[in-house]
This record gives sequence, C-alpha cells and structure tokens, in this order.
Amino acid sequence: MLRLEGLEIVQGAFTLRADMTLEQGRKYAVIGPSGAGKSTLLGALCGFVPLAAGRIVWNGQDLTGADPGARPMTMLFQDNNLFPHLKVLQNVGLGLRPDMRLDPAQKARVREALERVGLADQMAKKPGTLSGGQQSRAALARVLVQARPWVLLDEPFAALGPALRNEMLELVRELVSETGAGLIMVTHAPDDVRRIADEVIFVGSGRAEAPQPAAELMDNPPPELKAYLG
Ligand SMILES: Nc1ncnc2c1ncn2[C@@H]1O[C@H](COP(=O)(O)OP(=O)(O)OP(=O)(O)O)[C@@H](O)[C@H]1O
Repeated sequence: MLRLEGLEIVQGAFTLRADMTLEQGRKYAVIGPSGAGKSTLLGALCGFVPLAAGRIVWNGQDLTGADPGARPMTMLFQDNNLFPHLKVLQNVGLGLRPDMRLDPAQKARVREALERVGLADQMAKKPGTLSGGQQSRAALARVLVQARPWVLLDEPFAALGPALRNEMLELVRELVSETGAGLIMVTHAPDDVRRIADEVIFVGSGRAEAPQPAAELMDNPPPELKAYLG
C-alpha cells in the first residue's frame, strides 16, 4: 500500500496537492489537462521532485527523503532512456547494476527479461539499430529486471503508431499482472485508460484527486473531466 499523505509539491508558481492511498497490484491511469501536474506527481513519487510538505509512505516505510534508487519504484520515460553506445543486453543489465558487474544469476535474469519481451535475438545490438517498438521492449525489459513493486510510466510509447502502442500496453498489462507490481501510468488517451486501468487519478486545478474506478468514471465523468475529455 502506497500512501500519499498531505503532499504538496511546489514548482515555481505551480502547486500540486495530493492525498490518497494506492493499493499494491492495481493499475492506475493518471489523466488531466496539459500542465496540470501529472509528470510532477510521478516525479515526486520517484524522488526526482522534492516535496514542500507531506509524506510518501509505502507499507509503513517513510520514503519521503529516500533517494530515487532506494524507492520501490521504476520509472519508464517517454524516450526510453537507452544508452546508444551500449548493447541491448548491457542497457538492460544496467537496471540491475549500474557498474554492469553482473554475476551469473543476474545475467540469467537479464536474458530472461529480454526473452520475455521478445528480444532474445536482438541482445547484442545497439539501440539505434532497433525499431521504435523494439527499443520500447528493451526499456520494458530493464523495468522488468528491476522487479520493483511499482512501475511508473509517463506517457509511454507516445512515439509509436496506434497498433504498436496497443501491443506495448498489452505487454505492460501482462508483465505487471505476472509480477504483481502496481502500475501508475500518465496518459492523454481515454482508450488507454479503458484498456489498462482499474482506477483513474484525475489531476486538475492544482490537485491530484483520489483514485476512482476507471470504467465508472469514464462513463459518467464529472464536469472538469468531461471538459478535458471533450
Ligand atoms: N522545473 C520547473 N520549474 C518551474 N515550474 C515547473 C517546472 N517543471 C514543471 N513546472 C510547471 O509545473 C506544472 C506542471 O507540469 P507537468 O509537466 O507536471 O504537467 P503535466 O500535467 O505532466 O503536463 P503535460 O500533459 O503537458 O505533460 C506546469 O505548470 C509547469 O509549467
């Protein structure tokens, strides 16, 4: 269980507040207008954006001052963050050990993760020689080897075409279900919400609202969400 207690995040003139409890193993979509603070919220959860007030507590453990690497979260950014000069295998291995000194068991985990995302035959290639979809798969494999309890995605796969995007979302859904990880995903696409999310966190007017069941909310959106959805 991940608790956001009286969070206040200040960036210049912008303030975002959040108070909510997220359940392990659930899939949350974060939606709301551009500039509402969706990326800011994820950044604060991961420890990249400091809190002005409040606490983040995971299973009773206060994460508020913890370094990003010490938190139970992995973040997948829109651009995948792959290192162009390293092979796919090494890029994924970095998820386990930044110094890349993997022991045999860790090497086996990296290979397993690459097999799981369908890149078993692409391990020795550099990211630049892979397609966009394959690069996304490599980035997902890196998330997978870290095996953290929460996976955070900030508008993932935005650069991919619709069919490939859906395929990647389906893969994400399968992977988090298999590992029991919780998912928090920023998206602008209502279709993504219906496809993948159990619950929706709406961000607007300086607040991240407590999660609400996805299907219900999308079928009967309150005025602010309705205005956003158009
Ligand atoms: N480093 C910063 N310094 C000052 N203000 C910032 C900084 N980063 C973001 N902001 C402001 O914080 C607010 C929230 O930005 P954020 O990127 O979280 O929104 P978002 O909902 O993710 O938007 P989008 O959907 O366009 O990606 C914006 O008003 C933005 O201008």
